[in-house]
Amino acid sequence: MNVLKDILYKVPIDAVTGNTSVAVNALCFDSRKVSLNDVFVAIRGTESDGHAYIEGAVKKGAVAVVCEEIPKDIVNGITYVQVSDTHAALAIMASNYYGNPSVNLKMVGVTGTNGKTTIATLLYQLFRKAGYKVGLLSTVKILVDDKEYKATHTTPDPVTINYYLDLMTQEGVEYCFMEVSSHGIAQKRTQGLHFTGGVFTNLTHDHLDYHNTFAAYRDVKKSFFDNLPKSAFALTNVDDKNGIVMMQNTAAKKYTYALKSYADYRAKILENQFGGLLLKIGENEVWVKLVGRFNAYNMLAIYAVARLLGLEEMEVLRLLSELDSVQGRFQYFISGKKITTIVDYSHTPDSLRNVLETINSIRTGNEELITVVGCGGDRDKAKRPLMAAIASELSTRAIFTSDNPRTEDPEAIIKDMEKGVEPLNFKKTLSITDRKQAIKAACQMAGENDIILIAGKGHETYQEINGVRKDFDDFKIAEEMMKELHK
Ligand SMILES: CC(=O)N[C@H]1[C@@H](OP(=O)(O)OP(=O)(O)OC[C@H]2O[C@@H](n3ccc(=O)[nH]c3=O)[C@H](O)[C@@H]2O)O[C@H](CO)[C@@H](O)[C@@H]1O[C@H](C)C(=O)N[C@@H](C)C(=O)N[C@H](CCC(=O)O)C(=O)O
Ligand SMILES: Nc1ncnc2c1ncn2[C@@H]1O[C@H](COP(=O)(O)OP(=O)(O)OP(=O)(O)O)[C@@H](O)[C@H]1O
Ligand SMILES: N[C@H](CCC[C@H](N)C(=O)O)C(=O)O
Ligand SMILES: [Mg+2]
Repeated sequence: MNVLKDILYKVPIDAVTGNTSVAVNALCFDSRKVSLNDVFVAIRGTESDGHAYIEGAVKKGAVAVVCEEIPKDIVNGITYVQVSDTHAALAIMASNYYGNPSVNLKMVGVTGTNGKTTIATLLYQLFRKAGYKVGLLSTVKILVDDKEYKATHTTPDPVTINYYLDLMTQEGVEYCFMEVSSHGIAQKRTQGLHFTGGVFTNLTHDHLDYHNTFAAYRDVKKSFFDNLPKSAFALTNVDDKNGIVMMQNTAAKKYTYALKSYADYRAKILENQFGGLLLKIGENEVWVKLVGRFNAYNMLAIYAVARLLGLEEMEVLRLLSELDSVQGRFQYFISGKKITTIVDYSHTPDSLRNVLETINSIRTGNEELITVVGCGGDRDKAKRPLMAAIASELSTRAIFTSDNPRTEDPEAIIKDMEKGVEPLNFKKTLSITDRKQAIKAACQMAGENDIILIAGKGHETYQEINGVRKDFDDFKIAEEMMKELHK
């Protein structure tokens, strides 16, 4: 049994009514999931205000409530704790509840617009290959050494995070690599965690529906580094124009990486092909299986983290060359007529540009490059015309289709995309709302040596339309289609 005041350790408290020595069962921030003797934390969210559900939570058996405003009608025998920020309180309480597992792990958080999943997943792979027990919290999956769990968020809520960190410590895990999303930082999901290191990848347009301005989005990312302890390292990409900004107020020890600028960790691309990259890292050359300039940045960040965590230079280089690409990130197959089909999770203007530029830099020039792309519903609308402009500019043909429309009208999303296409590129484009039909059209259009890029959904195994998720896997669909059409 946990005692409320122990769970509240280090939470700044404004007022209390009732007894904080009360025993509590679980920590809960959703009234619909409250059980007997739980402590309910009321969160002011984006859709609703958890304070409206305090009464319901108490009726369901909550024995204590943590909130920003104690309700007027308090119930006898229930403890009410007032704090100024319940998001932060929840995160600190979650760490306390699970016995602060992050202190017993070497945790590295990866943040930035693109590259988080790639870097965190490949660090997981690298450290396992080096013989350690490792954990991973990522967009694609959660891994507790070799045990796999389903991921619902890139950075889950703090109770879920600490639940898995606790599991990791029980399994003897030593290193944990986690993605830290901007929503996660803004909602303080990672507050109270003890990080050994933090990595910044890059910052480009995304999620402005949530953060409103690019400056606010940048400042949220920066606050992750502002909160790192002195004992941690902070590694940043100084080729990105916000790379230095991220480090300005951190107490952590600063390190830089770059392909172009002066930096502590530097790499050069010697070759860039479909088969992989030949990199020069420091004085050494290494072949890696990942493709594209952006992956040179990812590989260099991985190299730097591994070195900062104490692995030997030669061992890191050897292990880098063994890493396989991450599911749904530049994942490709070659079928009859030497047609290459690539599935990639590029769902931002920058990542789409990067992946298309990568393909253009390694194709010989005569082949068609057919891009199938859509934009998610209930997400940043400003991305839509930009992504359509990039797809139509950098491909020989672009097919606009649905991503996850969620609650929006799929055709309206496509109309928003079409507005970004330059008049000269319009004849290269086509819109097919049904994603499966769009993929089919691309497969039918493709001829000898052509390249198809299916962008936006990567590893996702569903498509969400009107709140309903139906099975949908870009890679599987394209593979079946190609088998049928180009035997
Ligand atoms: C916009 C957003 O980020 N929402 C997240 C947020 O929900 P919220 O606090 O805004 O929820 P709300 O519906 O307004 O409710 C407020 C509070 O009332 C409670 N409530 C609500 C109803 C009720 O009957 N009783 C009750 O107690 C809710 O449990 C909540 O605590 O906190 C929840 C718990 O942590 C998250 O599950 C939820 O993620 C939603 C589902 C989501 O889609 N989030 C996406 C945008 C997201 O977080 N993405 C990032 C990655 C982005 C990237 O690619 O970089 C991620 O880290 O996954
Ligand atoms: N370092 C990078 N710089 C720019 N683009 C990248 C980089 N790494 C990967 N990408 C592109 O971005 C896409 C998403 O990569 P990844 O999943 O690693 O990013 P992420 O930051 O985890 O994204 P999310 O915010 O959705 O979790 C890839 O499919 C690729 O097209
Ligand atoms: N983590 C991102 C993923 C977007 C993936 C894309 N397929 C979409 O559904 O928009 C988000 O929630 O905005
Ligand atoms: Mg990710």
